[in-house]
Amino acid sequence: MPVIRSLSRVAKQVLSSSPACGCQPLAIAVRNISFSPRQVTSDASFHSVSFSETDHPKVLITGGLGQLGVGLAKLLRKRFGKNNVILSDIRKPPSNVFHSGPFIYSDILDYKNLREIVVNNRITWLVHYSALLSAVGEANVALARSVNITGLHNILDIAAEHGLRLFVPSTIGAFGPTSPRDPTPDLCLQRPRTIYGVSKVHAELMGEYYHHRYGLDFRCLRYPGIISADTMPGGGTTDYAVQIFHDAIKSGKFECNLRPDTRLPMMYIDDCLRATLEVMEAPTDTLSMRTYNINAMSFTPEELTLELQKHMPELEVTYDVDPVRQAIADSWPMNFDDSNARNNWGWKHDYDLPELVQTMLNFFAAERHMAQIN
Ligand SMILES: NC(=O)c1ccc[n+]([C@@H]2O[C@H](COP(=O)([O-])OP(=O)(O)OC[C@H]3O[C@@H](n4cnc5c(N)ncnc54)[C@H](O)[C@@H]3O)[C@@H](O)[C@H]2O)c1
Ligand SMILES: C[C@@H](O)[C@H](N)C(=O)O
Repeated sequence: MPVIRSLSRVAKQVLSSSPACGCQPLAIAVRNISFSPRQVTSDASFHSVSFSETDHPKVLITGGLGQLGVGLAKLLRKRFGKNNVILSDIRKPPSNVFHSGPFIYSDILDYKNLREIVVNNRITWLVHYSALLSAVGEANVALARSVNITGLHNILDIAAEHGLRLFVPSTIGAFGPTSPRDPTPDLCLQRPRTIYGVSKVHAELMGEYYHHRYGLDFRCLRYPGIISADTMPGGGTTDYAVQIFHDAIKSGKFECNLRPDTRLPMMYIDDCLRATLEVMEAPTDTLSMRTYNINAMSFTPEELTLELQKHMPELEVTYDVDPVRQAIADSWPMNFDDSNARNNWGWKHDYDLPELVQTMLNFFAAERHMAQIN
C-alpha cells in the first residue's frame, strides 16, 4: 500500500496548508506532485505536459460516430488541422468518415486503453460524447448506467491525471418534473426521472467536483434536442424533430410519437457544435460557472409541422403517442434560460425555426439533386 500511504500524506500536507476552500493548492497538487483521483500502481507517475495557449490542442472525441461527433470532428479539423482531431467509437466507421481523418477504436469502459490513446497521441482536449440517450437508456438501464456513469468516471480520471481540458455535454434531460420548466434556469432543482438524466446530473456534479478538488478544466453545456440532416439521432425523446424531415421528403406523411402540443427546446446542429468550440476556447476568466444551459428555439410538433407545411403544403402529420417518450418530454424544460452563457462567453444562436426548416430542406434538395446527376 505505499501509494495509498504517500497519497494520504500528500493530501494531509496539502489540506493543512490550504485556505478554507482548499481549491487552488489541490489543483497545483494534481499537476506537480502526482496526486491522482485514481489509485495506481506504484511505478506509475504523472507528469502532464502543459501546452502553451498558442499550440493547437490535440483532441480526442469519444462516441464520435453518433449524431454529433462526425460534425464536431469536421469543425475542429477545419480549425486545428486534420491530424489534430481523433474520432473514436466502438462501432465500425463508414468509409467516408474513415477516410476523412484519424479514427480509432476506443471503448470508454476500458480505462487502460483510454490512457494508452491519450498518452500515445499526446491528447490535450477530450470531448466525451459516448452515452446512451433518454429513450434507449430507459430500454436498457444497466447498460446506460455502465456507459453513462462508469464510463464517465474513467474519462474524469484520465482527464485529471493528464491535465486535459474536458468537455462533457449535458442535456435538457438533466431536469425533471419538479424543475421550473418555463423557463428553466441554470441553477434550480434537478430531479430527473430517467437513467439518462440521472447520469447527466451526476456528470455535471462530478465534473464540477473534479474542477474544484483537482483543478480539472471541466466544461459542460446542456444541449437542447439537436436537429441534423446528415446524421440520425441515437434514440432520444427529441428524435421526432429529425425524423419528420426524412419522412416528409420520402412519403409526405409522418406519424409523431409525441403529442402535438409538446414544447421542447431545440437547436440546429451547426449552432450546437459552434457553441461547443466556443466554450472550449473561452478564456477561463469568462466562465463564472462550469455547466451552462444553451438554447436557440422552442417548438411543438404542431408548430414544426406548420413551418414545414409552408414549404410542403401536402404534408400529413398524424399522432400515435409513445407513453414512455411522452412522460419523459412532459418532465423536461419547455423553454431554456441561457442568459449566463450569453452574458459570460458571448453565446448567440444563428438558427430559429424558419431558418432551421429552410436549411434542412435545402440539404435534402441538394442531396436529391446529386443523386439524380450521379
Ligand atoms: N443529440 C442530441 O439531441 C443531444 C442533446 C443533448 C445532449 N446530447 C449529448 O451529446 C452527446 C452525443 O450525442 P449523440 O446524439 O451524438 O449520441 P448518439 O447516441 O448518436 O451517439 C453516442 C455514441 O456513443 C457510442 N458508444 C456507446 N457505448 C460506448 C462505449 N462503451 N465506448 C465508446 N463509445 C460508446 C455509440 O456507439 C454512439 O456512436 C451525448 O453525450 C448526449 O448525451 C445529445
Ligand atoms: C435531448 C437529448 O438529450 C436527446 N436528444 C434525447 O432526447 O434524449
